[in-house]
Amino acid sequence: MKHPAIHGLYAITDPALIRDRQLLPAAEAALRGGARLLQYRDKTATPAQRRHRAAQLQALCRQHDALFLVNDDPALAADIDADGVHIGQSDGGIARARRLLGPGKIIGVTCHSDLALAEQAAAAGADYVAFGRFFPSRTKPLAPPADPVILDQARQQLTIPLVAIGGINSDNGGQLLERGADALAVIHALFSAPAPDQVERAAQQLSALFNAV
Ligand SMILES: Cc1ncc(COP(=O)(O)OP(=O)(O)O)c(N)n1
Ligand SMILES: Cc1nc(C(=O)O)sc1CCOP(=O)(O)O
Ligand SMILES: [Mg+2]
Repeated sequence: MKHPAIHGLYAITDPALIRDRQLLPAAEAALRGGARLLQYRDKTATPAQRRHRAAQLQALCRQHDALFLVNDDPALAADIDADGVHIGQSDGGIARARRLLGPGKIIGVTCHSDLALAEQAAAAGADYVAFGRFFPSRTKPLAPPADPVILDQARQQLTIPLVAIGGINSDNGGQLLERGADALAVIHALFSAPAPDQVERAAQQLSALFNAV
């Protein structure tokens, strides 16, 4: 079943680009600019800081009627009643995440450029699968590359939403939507902007891509 809300611009936070005090203003700017999903991705803060920030972001997303997901950490996602979690291939597995989160929550899974991984994830109960990286990424330059053709193949084999990630901006994202991506996950092209109004404008430009398909 395709989760109808997993669609549109998917903003992912990055502490290397957003200073602590800017996290909420930057996230709010992305949401005002049209982001429909927000992921808290932070591998450097302490557990207490991560819990505090994740709870603040969840509340913010509720105000904007957007979905909030936590990266890597289903226990934290469950603790703060997030809408879901995003896990990679080394983040503990779907069964554990589902046990921690319960049936109604969203579990997204990184599948790189591997259709078999995506089929397994869907069969194990993933709510979306993520493919990438499609373009050179400033945030994660060593992520394995993916050819956009994987989206055509996945669209034929899978019914759950497809998320595209990696080096996506308003110039190159449209081609991924034309190939069947449901959501575009973006870090640098959103949060490298130095001020909230510029983050908002970047989010508007990325969100506009969804009106053109
Ligand atoms: C939407 C989305 N897609 C892919 C990833 C990458 O997850 P993972 O492979 O676990 O890598 P890290 O983000 O943990 O470095 C993601 N976070 N979000
Ligand atoms: C976190 C992440 N995962 C990727 C993958 O391919 O699985 S690419 C990536 C970084 C995405 O950031 P940006 O929009 O700045 O390239
Ligand atoms: Mg991970």
